[in-house]
Amino acid sequence: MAKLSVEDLVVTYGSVKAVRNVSFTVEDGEFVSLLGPSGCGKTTTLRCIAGLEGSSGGTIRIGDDVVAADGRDVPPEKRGINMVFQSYAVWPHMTVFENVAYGLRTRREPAANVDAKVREALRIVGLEGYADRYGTELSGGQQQRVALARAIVTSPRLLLFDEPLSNLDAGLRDRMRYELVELQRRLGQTSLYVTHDQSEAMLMSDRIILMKDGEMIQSGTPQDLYNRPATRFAAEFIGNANILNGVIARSSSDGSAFARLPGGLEIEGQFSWPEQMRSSGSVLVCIRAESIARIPDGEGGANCFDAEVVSTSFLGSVVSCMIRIGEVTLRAELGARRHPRSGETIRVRIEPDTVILISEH
Ligand SMILES: Nc1ncnc2c1ncn2[C@@H]1O[C@H](COP(=O)(O)OP(=O)(O)OP(=O)(O)O)[C@@H](O)[C@H]1O
Repeated sequence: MAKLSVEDLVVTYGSVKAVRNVSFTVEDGEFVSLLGPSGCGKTTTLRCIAGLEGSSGGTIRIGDDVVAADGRDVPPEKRGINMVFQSYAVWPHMTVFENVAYGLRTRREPAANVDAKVREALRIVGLEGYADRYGTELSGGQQQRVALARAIVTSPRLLLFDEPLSNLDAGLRDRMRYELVELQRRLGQTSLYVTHDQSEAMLMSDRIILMKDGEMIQSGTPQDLYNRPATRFAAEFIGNANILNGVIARSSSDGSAFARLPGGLEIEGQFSWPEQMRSSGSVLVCIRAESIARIPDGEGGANCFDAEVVSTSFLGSVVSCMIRIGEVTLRAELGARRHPRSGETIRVRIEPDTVILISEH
């Protein structure tokens, strides 16, 4: 296993700058995701690390080895990495055993070693009884496990994943997320994972690197990105928040402030980044649907309001509602036990420390 470090990576295709000065590290044994919308440059970044794509600038190190810098590129097979793709790329004319053994055989490992390592890899991914099956005789989930076994059998220094679960149906994808992360933790395998699915990145990663238009927007733990989004884009992309334009009405030195929303409604929130603290001017107010709670009628305190229920959708554990507080309309997720009805007036509280204030320059 080894640490990955990417410094100032730049990739240009003609006049398109696909990756702009991206820098990050993945520590030994860490699971990091590159997250962002389609076209933000995450696959290009991953392919540069794999050596499948040339970079226009920057340095990539795996362990102590510089594998890309100043136009010098170590070929993919010499980087000590393996990659798992969205298409499973399992060879249909080979058995599961042969598929997994391939990388070891090209290294000319002794037959006894190959046998032991392949069987161990198949055991790890839960395919012990499948060694003699052909690729065509496997389900999508089983093929993806073969691809995983093939990737771990050679004990790479770094595993790269390019949207590996996208082709699986929703139920299996969900199960595989847990399996994959459990396997990664057990093996302590340094891993970089590309996805456009924020819930996948949240669930699996030690750290997330959020990208947009070829740039890194923010990086941190899933909790950091959820609780302390640095920009409107981060707040919208992670966790789907209500974002409103407001003006600072009052503030205090501890980072809390009252923002005035359209119609004059004042709401208390927190600047999550000290360098963004303002005592006046415009501000984005980020209110998560799940941080709006229904409280008994008449209850008072900070950020307690009467709200009109505009519409409701029953989602099982919660009811997704549109509510109106004065002139402000918000999406709220309320407990399903006391099912709110359209047209009803309810009392809600929005905890001040869950209201995130973001200043955009
Ligand atoms: N070979 C290429 N030639 C020209 N432009 C390219 C090439 N490969 C990628 N691009 C462009 O570079 C940008 C980044 O592409 P990339 O595939 O890295 O994005 P992505 O975030 O992985 O998107 P997706 O999730 O859709 O795969 C896009 O604007 C894309 O059109």
